[in-house]
Amino acid sequence: MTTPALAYIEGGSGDEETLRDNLDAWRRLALQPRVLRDMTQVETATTLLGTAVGAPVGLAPTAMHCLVDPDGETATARAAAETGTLMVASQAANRSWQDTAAAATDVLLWAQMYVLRDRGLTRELAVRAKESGSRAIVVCVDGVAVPRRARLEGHAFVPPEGMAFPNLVSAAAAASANGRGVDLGAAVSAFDPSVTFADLTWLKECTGLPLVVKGVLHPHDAAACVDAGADAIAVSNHGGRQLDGCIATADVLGEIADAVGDRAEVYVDGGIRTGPDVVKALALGARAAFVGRPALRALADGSAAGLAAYLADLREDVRRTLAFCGCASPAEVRREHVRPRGPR
Ligand SMILES: Cc1cc2nc3c(=O)[nH]c(=O)nc-3n(C[C@H](O)[C@H](O)[C@H](O)COP(=O)(O)O)c2cc1C
Ligand SMILES: CCCCC(=O)C(=O)O
Repeated sequence: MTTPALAYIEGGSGDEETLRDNLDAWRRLALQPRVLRDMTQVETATTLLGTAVGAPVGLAPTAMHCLVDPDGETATARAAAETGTLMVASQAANRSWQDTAAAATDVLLWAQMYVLRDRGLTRELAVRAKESGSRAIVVCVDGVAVPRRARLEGHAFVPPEGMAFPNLVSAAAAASANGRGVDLGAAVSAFDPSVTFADLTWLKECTGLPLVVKGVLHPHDAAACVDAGADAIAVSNHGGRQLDGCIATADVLGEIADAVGDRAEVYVDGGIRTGPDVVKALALGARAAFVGRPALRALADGSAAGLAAYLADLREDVRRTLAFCGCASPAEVRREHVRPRGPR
């Protein structure tokens, strides 16, 4: 991997305060286990908007998997399918949603997209995602300005020449240019900063698929998204890559879960690294936690097999943590299992 590619993947925006705090915030929480509850059988499986998954852990959408593996998102999809993991495939992927879904049998796929200035193209892409087999649309709503990326000296990352972005162009453009030649800067400027809650209702109607809103950090916004038709809220600050200095996801997850109640599912990403992190997220009210950078590292190190091994290991860590906490399944995790860590 090139130095700029590594800086792009690992880095965050501004002073990387939020990037660091995402990790620290999970450390500021402590699990409080219950004992003597017969932990012979501990189940990690759950459902996410009705899709059965092997663990309450998913792959967050991340751009350009060809930066880390020549097969790109199709390698990711093979690892996800092998381990029963839900994969959220980015609009800025180098492989189309269709090719990603076709990479293995039983790929559990959700497509992540932005609302574009061109609503006709937005609708076309959402429909294409559905026809590719995506079981939900994940709309990312934290892309209304261009962040300054510290490790890239404030500049946007420039992808390698000829890199394909098939989910960012119309079917006609993709057919004529094989999806190549899309400038990432142009793609980002295609995201519509005028997007509001009413667009959620519209986007959901485009496909009828369940809608997940990703990038929510305030309980009132979460409630308004649900009022507008969202089926799930993904609490996320984009891995500290958008607004630097904003709140860590672990610090706001509980309030958002309380605001949403049982009207929608709640997920979280940002700094999730271990089984205990995942179980802390469940205790605060998330139905699942998603990982970004760790999955890219595993893919870079060992391709699909490396990613599958990483996901299997993380699931085992979740199982072990559930057992130690006295929970025989994710559904048994309660708010009482987590509390602020005491002073050091
Ligand atoms: C290299 C990279 C690319 C990303 N690309 C996207 C993207 O295309 N769409 C999106 O919604 N989020 C994107 N994200 C944000 C992730 O979905 C997720 O919010 C974040 O990575 C979670 O934090 P973590 O890396 O600490 O696990 C990206 C993150 C990284 C690290
Ligand atoms: C169209 C580029 C999206 C990539 C992204 O979301 C990120 O680098 O965080």
